[in-house]
Amino acid sequence: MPPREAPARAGAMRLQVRGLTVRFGGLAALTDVDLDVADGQVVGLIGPNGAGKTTVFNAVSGLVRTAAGTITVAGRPAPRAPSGLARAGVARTLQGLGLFPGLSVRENVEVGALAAPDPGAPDPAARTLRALDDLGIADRAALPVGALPYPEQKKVALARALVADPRLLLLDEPAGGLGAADIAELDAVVRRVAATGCAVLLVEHHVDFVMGLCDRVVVLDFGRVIADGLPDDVRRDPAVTAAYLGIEVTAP
Ligand SMILES: Nc1ncnc2c1ncn2[C@@H]1O[C@H](COP(=O)(O)OP(=O)(O)OP(=O)(O)O)[C@@H](O)[C@H]1O
Repeated sequence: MPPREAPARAGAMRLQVRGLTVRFGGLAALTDVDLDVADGQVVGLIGPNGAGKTTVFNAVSGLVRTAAGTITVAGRPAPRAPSGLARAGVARTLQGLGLFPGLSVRENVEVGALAAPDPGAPDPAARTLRALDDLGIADRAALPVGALPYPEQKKVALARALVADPRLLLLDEPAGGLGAADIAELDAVVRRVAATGCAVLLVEHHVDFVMGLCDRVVVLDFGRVIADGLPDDVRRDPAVTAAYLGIEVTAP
């Protein structure tokens, strides 16, 4: 895949994080984190285990109390309640999928459609079918989601986020557990979503996927931003290589 070109129009700032600090008791999970994602941009958030990546997502989603800093979505303070976030156009996927195994594929995705009612949009059932179709799993709609192979369950989780037509999409390890063909498909889906103007922030351990897809990459280590820039510059940053201690972050 070629690197993504910059969006044709410089997108407005969708997510802006400034000075974000989160503590769990005596542990500083995040310290003074700054992060920007513009409309149409794909930003990767990487870092070793425990660096604070998921905590950033949880702070943006109102799931953890922040000790300091500001989080704005489209220039306004990020809503803290799920309904407010949905109205602000924020959707996320979870590391653990978070699907309801007893419900059908269609019902799982409809949960996302109902969470973000938009009077101008088609009804939830139609939106659900469109989202499943976009990801090539419309023929799975009636099956219990637990009966699907893992890569298809990941597509269902993604469809549940996309069905709300988000303006800010938070993807938590979307490539985790996927093989090369599924990752290539995922890469194409994320590019397509960003091309509609949606801002995408993705947490991922699969460094090659991140470097190939993202417009910018932010690296966290021990809760602090140690690099923020173009993928090629981040790859070459000695602080990043040191943080990964032996994990290959350079181009093959
Ligand atoms: N609810 C919590 N209570 C206490 N400590 C927490 C909590 N959530 C996260 N932490 C701690 O905060 C730090 C950052 O965790 P976080 O899950 O954000 O890291 P991460 O970069 O997403 O890691 P991974 O790549 O392993 O998912 C870790 O030290 C973790 O143990």
